[in-house]
Amino acid sequence: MKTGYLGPKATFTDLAVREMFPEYPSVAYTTIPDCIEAVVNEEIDIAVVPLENALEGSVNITLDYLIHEVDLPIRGELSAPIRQHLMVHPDQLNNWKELKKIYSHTHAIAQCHKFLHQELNGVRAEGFTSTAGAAQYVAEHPDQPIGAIANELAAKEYGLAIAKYDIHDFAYNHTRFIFLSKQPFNLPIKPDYVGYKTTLMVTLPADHSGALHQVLSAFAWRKLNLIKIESRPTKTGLGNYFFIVDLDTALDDVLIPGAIAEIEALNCHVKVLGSYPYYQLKK
Ligand SMILES: O=C(O)C(=O)Cc1ccccc1
Repeated sequence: MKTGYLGPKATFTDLAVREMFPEYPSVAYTTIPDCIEAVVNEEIDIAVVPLENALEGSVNITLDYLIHEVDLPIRGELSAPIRQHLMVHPDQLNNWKELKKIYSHTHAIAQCHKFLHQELNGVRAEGFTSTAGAAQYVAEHPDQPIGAIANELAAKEYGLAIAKYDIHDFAYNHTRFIFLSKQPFNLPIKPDYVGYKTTLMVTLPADHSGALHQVLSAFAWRKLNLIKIESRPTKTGLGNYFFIVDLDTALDDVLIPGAIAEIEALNCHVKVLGSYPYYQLKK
């Protein structure tokens, strides 16, 4: 088995891979779509990609790719704590309050807005392919007054000095990473295992009043617990949406199929994006 992740080495996604699949070789990709396509093309068996951050919300590129571009089930999920640190080349360490530009993944920048505004006078922040990619770039430009937001492993990997630890704006900062593959595979037995989730994509008929209410009722009277609902544009016109629904239970033979049949009878379309075990790292 081979895994793929958003690289380079020492991204948060790499940390998730190391946590879940320490025994498999892994391949770094520059973008999330590249990583997902690598499963489709069978370069790798499992793609590990970020899906949602507690502070910044969904990683839309992942969600949209799953909805529009590929037909790969979600096989598992890891929710992991995220600590963002400001790091610089060691030559710039005395100068970190005067940095001119900060690089990182856009999600990481968004998690640290308050810090950048208050402590670095609203310094310019520029999106990079990943946090570790930004750290690598900063390491390669030692003479420039620039910094990166990334994790501790990235600082170590690329030889940067941490100027300020834990710069994310809210203490509870977790990200959900999902595992995508063509074939089912065994997930490790770990104390961080919490339970099963099922993720559905529901498409409503156009302009049908009360349709969403009726969809939600199909779950409610069966006591199927929704843990997330989110809309994403269908990209066919302003105002057209898919609803992505997470249930806190495994796909069974009765309740979820019953809810799906009821929803389809309302002229909605339902696709199961996955029914999968999830793991939660506390620290
Ligand atoms: O850029 C990374 O390190 C990633 O793995 C994506 C990401 C960015 C911010 C929080 C969690 C994951």
